[in-house]
Amino acid sequence: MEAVSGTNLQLSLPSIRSQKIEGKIRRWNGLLRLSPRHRNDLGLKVTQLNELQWRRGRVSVPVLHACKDPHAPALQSGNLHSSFDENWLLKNKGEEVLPYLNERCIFLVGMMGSGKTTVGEILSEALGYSFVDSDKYVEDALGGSPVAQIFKQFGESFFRDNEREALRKLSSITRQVVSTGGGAVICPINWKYMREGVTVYLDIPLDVLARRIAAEGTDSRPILDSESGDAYTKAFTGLLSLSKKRAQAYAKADAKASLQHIATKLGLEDLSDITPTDIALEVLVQIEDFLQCKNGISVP
Ligand SMILES: Nc1ncnc2c1ncn2[C@@H]1O[C@H](COP(=O)(O)OP(=O)(O)OP(=O)(O)O)[C@@H](O)[C@H]1O
Ligand SMILES: O=C(O)C1=C[C@@H](O)[C@@H](O)[C@H](O)C1
Repeated sequence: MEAVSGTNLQLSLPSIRSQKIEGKIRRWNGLLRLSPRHRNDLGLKVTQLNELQWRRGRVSVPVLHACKDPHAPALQSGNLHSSFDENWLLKNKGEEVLPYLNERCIFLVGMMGSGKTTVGEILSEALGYSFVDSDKYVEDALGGSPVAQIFKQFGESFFRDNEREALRKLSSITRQVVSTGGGAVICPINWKYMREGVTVYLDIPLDVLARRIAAEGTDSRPILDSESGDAYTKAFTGLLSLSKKRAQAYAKADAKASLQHIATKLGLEDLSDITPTDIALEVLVQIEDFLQCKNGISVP
């Protein structure tokens, strides 16, 4: 056997899935781990560090020392594309988290534009849960008028009353991912409802939010529509003032998925390279950590 030493050896796994070992690869906090038995299946004996780092369809193995079996797939330097795919990882993580959730709902909280709907839909699919957008639930309950129209016609407090009622009803249903309205966290009784499930805060930097909202326009977002300036300035100014008022409320969530933290984990400099699926995966990782800690199980 040939011994190989290095600090960041990269491993060619061109057909990892076809080798039917996929179910044995687990993802923990952004790292993929291969069980010792399946490391052997690949002919790789990593003796000191056994974590595969996952980054965008590439897998690298930081090792201090490894041995290569001459009959095994190539162990070589250089970036090689694996056939892992994000959706498979997500599904796998979902299956891992489901027993901890025990049918409880996930309530996504966060500022408007933080991706609660986009990420929530992906999460619900991975978990086999249904998906509900509480803004849409309120709109439907009030005959289909858009939120902006409800604000205009009846005022914010009327909307908040209906939002509260929506969350009360939704909290009695199991197996769903709920995307909550950005301001739902300010009403204390909503926390009582949302605590029936697991709450997760999507923590997205304000400039990213403002860019997303500016791209869509602020017309459908009555809370921001009173600001002046171009779409980005309106969005950023309004979000800054709201975030100061709401920071403590968002911090009450059981778990947090932070865009900045995901970027650090994945080694990405540009936050726009992070996909909604990456965020959904992080949500599942954070939920699992939270529920394991809550149940007194130490997280490896
Ligand atoms: N990770 C992402 N990367 C890029 N764009 C995203 C990402 N997540 C969401 N978006 C985009 O940002 C916009 C807002 O997303 P979304 O509607 O999911 O947010 P939300 O939190 O549900 O907003 P609101 O509370 O206002 O309903 C959409 O145009 C969506 O496509
Ligand atoms: O942040 C907010 O206060 C809001 C967010 C949206 O989801 C809607 O619930 C509504 O536009 C108010």
